[in-house]
Amino acid sequence: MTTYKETFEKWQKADLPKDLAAELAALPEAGIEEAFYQDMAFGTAGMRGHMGVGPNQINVVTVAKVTEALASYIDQNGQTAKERGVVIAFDSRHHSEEFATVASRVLSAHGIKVYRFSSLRPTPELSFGVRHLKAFAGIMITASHNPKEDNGYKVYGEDGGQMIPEAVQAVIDARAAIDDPFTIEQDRSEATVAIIDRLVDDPYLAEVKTISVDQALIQKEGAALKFVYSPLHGTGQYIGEKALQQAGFSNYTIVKEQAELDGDFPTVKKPNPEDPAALSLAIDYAKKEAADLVVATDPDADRMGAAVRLADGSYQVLSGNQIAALMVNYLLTAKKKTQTLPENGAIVTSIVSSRFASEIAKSFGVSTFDVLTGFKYIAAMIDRFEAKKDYTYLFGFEESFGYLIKPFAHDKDAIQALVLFAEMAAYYKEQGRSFADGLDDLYKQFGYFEEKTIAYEFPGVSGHQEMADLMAKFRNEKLEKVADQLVLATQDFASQTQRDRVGAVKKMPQPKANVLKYWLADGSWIALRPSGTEPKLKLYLGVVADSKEEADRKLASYEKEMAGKVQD
Ligand SMILES: O=P([O-])(O)O[C@H]1O[C@H](COP(=O)(O)O)[C@@H](O)[C@H](O)[C@H]1O
Ligand SMILES: [Mg+2]
Repeated sequence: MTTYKETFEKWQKADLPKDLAAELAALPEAGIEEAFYQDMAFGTAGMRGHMGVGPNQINVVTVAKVTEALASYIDQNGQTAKERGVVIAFDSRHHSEEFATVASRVLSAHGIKVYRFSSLRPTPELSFGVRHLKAFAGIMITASHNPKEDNGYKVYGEDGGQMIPEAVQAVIDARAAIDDPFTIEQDRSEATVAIIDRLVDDPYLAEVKTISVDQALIQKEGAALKFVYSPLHGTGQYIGEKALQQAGFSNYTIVKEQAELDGDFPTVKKPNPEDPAALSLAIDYAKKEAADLVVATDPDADRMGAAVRLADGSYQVLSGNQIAALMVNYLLTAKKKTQTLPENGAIVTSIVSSRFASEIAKSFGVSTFDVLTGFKYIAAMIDRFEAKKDYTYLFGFEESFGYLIKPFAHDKDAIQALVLFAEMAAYYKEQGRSFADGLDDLYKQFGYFEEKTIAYEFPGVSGHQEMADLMAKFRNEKLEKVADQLVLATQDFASQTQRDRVGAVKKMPQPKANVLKYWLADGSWIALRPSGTEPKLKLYLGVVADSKEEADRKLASYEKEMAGKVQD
């Protein structure tokens, strides 16, 4: 094993680009281990981390190295794979375009066909592009909604879904075999590179057009519905607006400041719909115009957040779980009405998402499949349905504001979500009601579902270990009770087992993952897992009760007890 000091010395001797060389020279002793102890790991959504010098940060060297590994994986798959090629897109972050260029040049040096956009595009469009062009793989340069210091590299397989761990392993193995990352050949002439732009924009937008369920409704209400859209300085800026226009919406305002493409994300702390503050500026706009709705897409436009106007003129920020539940209800109601609801319909969600949408789906005779965190697992399930023809995919979502309505993209798609959600607003408006009323109906029918995710930060090399220790502590402790509720079952996804109170053990279908989930006697659940995109431990709580007050009370008491255990 090479030590981090040896790796550091190699980088010192290498002929680095000026900015990286300067950064290396200025690196404080304390930062060396963190930046040099490993090659960046692949997590929930590809490789993601701080931009900076060293193999454990993202820079032109690490991008060249991982692309060289991807190229040799493609080489191994033969000439057809090389001809089918790779689609590359990038977002508005600092260095994103530069990293995309490095990736293009490395692939081109291998004689691999490359399809590139000349400017930024959303992640779901890249996913669609891979499928549409029948490419062999895809690369999206983005760190999604992470802080501005970060960037990342999402890798896609030929189905347009992010590569699942088994496929990624081949790339990681190839990367480990690269001795010298500094002399990787790059074809500066980009001989195999073609610019795609409208070649993919047009068919993607044509597919997005099919998301609208009720054209007549949009024609009637589309002009009256007033809403505010923010692309949060990112890729939704162009395609998002096009999608809204072609769907028939005209009475919207774009948050001007946030339509400026800017990797500093100057108007927000984090460009993350999970943070209600990310919607603040858009809500200010909405208040001025008494708009019905606020929608925002994250910088790579795969997540969508929303806030809705209440009767008193204030705005309620919805959770990803609530948005998904409303969408499921809307889509399935429409299908039932038009008698197009298949008998084998299914929705797919993650093990840390609410049961709210599943309960709604169940009332329509639609099944729910639960997969691990990571939209790639939802994409893999879609492929499974298509191969086995046993279920018809109707919807997929994650609590973290990701939804996929139609699988022409195989990743969460905030552009699709934008169009559908605006239509849903028109639907409520036509009835003289609001989203809040709609949610209330569903709560009355299915129970008051409430969820909360708390993320604890554990930065650096030691943070990694601390999270591992905490997970081990929970595994040893074997929780019997949380507040006043018995733990009826404990699921440990690392050993793929579910254990009940009397010790009976059941095997679980999901692949191995470092996640613990507890099911309480009242139907509530609690899950714990280290994030795979940021150095954080996530605690998820999901409760269900007969009233909002009861749900609030439960959530608060479980949170208090679990937070105490995490922090003590
Ligand atoms: O960041 P995005 O929008 O690409 O989203 C990525 O990260 C989310 C959070 O993952 P984690 O809890 O491991 O941080 C996942 O739910 C999602 O599937 C993945 O694509
Ligand atoms: Mg994103």
